[in-house]
Amino acid sequence: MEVCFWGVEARKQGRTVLAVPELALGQQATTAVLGPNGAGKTTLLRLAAGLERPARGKVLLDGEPAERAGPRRAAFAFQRAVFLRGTVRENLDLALRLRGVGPDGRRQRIARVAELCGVGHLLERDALQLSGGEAQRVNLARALALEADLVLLDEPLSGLDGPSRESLLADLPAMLAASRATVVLVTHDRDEALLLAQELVLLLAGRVEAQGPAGQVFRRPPTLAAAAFFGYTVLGSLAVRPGALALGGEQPAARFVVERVVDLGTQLAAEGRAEGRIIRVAVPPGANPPAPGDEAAASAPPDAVLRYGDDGRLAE
Ligand SMILES: Nc1ncnc2c1ncn2[C@@H]1O[C@H](COP(=O)(O)OP(=O)(O)OP(=O)(O)O)[C@@H](O)[C@H]1O
Repeated sequence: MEVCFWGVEARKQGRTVLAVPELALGQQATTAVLGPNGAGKTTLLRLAAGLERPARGKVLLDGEPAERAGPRRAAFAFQRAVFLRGTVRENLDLALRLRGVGPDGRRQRIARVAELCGVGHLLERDALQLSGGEAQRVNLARALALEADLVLLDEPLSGLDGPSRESLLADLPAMLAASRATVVLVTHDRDEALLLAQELVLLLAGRVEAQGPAGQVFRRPPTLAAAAFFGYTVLGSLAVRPGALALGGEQPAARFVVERVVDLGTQLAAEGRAEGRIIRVAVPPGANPPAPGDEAAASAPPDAVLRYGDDGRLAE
C-alpha cells in the first residue's frame, strides 16, 4: 500500500508539531520512522491511520483519504497496549469482531497469530495481568490478526528488558514478513530501525530530515543534524562514523584534553571535549591509556569521515 502525505501540517494546541510537504511511504515492505522524543513520530503514524486529521494538506492511503480508508485498511498497535477485561483470546476476538470477521475466521486467525507471535500459551490468561514483554507480543498479535494492508507499530519494543527486547527483535522480521502488509514502525533507536526496516524516515523537530534505503541513509546522512542523531561524532563540518575515532594518527581530526578514561567492557575509551562536544575515542588494544589532563589527538580512517558544507548538507 502507498501512504502519501501532501502539504501536511499537524498542530497540537495551536503549535505546528509536524510539517511534511511531500512524503511517500510503502515502496518497501517495512519503513522505520526514526527520531528523538517529541519529533512527531506518533503524530505521523496517527495521521496515516486516520486517527487524526491534519490541520492542512492530505494523507492518502492508495489514493483514498486516510480518515476514510484507515479504519478499514490499517491496523495500529499503540506504544502502550490497551486491553479490556477478559482473557487474551477474548481481547483478540473482540478486535476481529469489530472488523466484522465471522466466528470461524476469528478462530483461525487467532490460532495463526498466536503461533506466529509466540503467544499461544497466553491465550487463556487475563490480559490485564500480562508482563510488559507478554503484553507487547499480544499487542502485535492483535494488530497482525486484522490482516490489514497497512500495519502501524508505535515503538513495538518499548519498555522491554534486554533479553525480551532481543527475543522480540529477532522474531519481528518473520512476523512482519508473514503478514505481507506494508509496515510503518516508529522507533527512536537507530539499531532497531536498521534491523527491522528497509526504508528509513528520520524526523527531527517535526520535519523530515532524511529519507531513503536504511543502510544508505545511515552510511551517508544527508545533513549534519541527521549524522549527529545517528551517533556520528560531529567535529565542525566533519562527521565521523560511530566508533571510528581512535587515539593517535598522523593527521588528527581533533585534539582534546582527556577528562576521563572509561572501560567500555570490550575496550577502553578516552573522553574529552572537542568543538564544544563530548567525544569518546577508542584506546587501541595494547596501547598505554592516557591520564586525565593529558593532551590527546584523535583520528579516523578517511572512509569514516564525511564532510558537510556551510549549509549543513553533505558536501560530496
Ligand atoms: N495531545 C497533545 N497536546 C499537546 N501537545 C501534544 C499532544 N500530543 C503530542 N503533543 C506534542 O506534539 C509533539 C509531537 O509529539 P509526538 O507524540 O508525535 O512525538 P514522538 O516523536 O512520537 O515522541 P516520543 O518519542 O516521545 O513518543 C510533541 O512536542 C508533543 O509534546
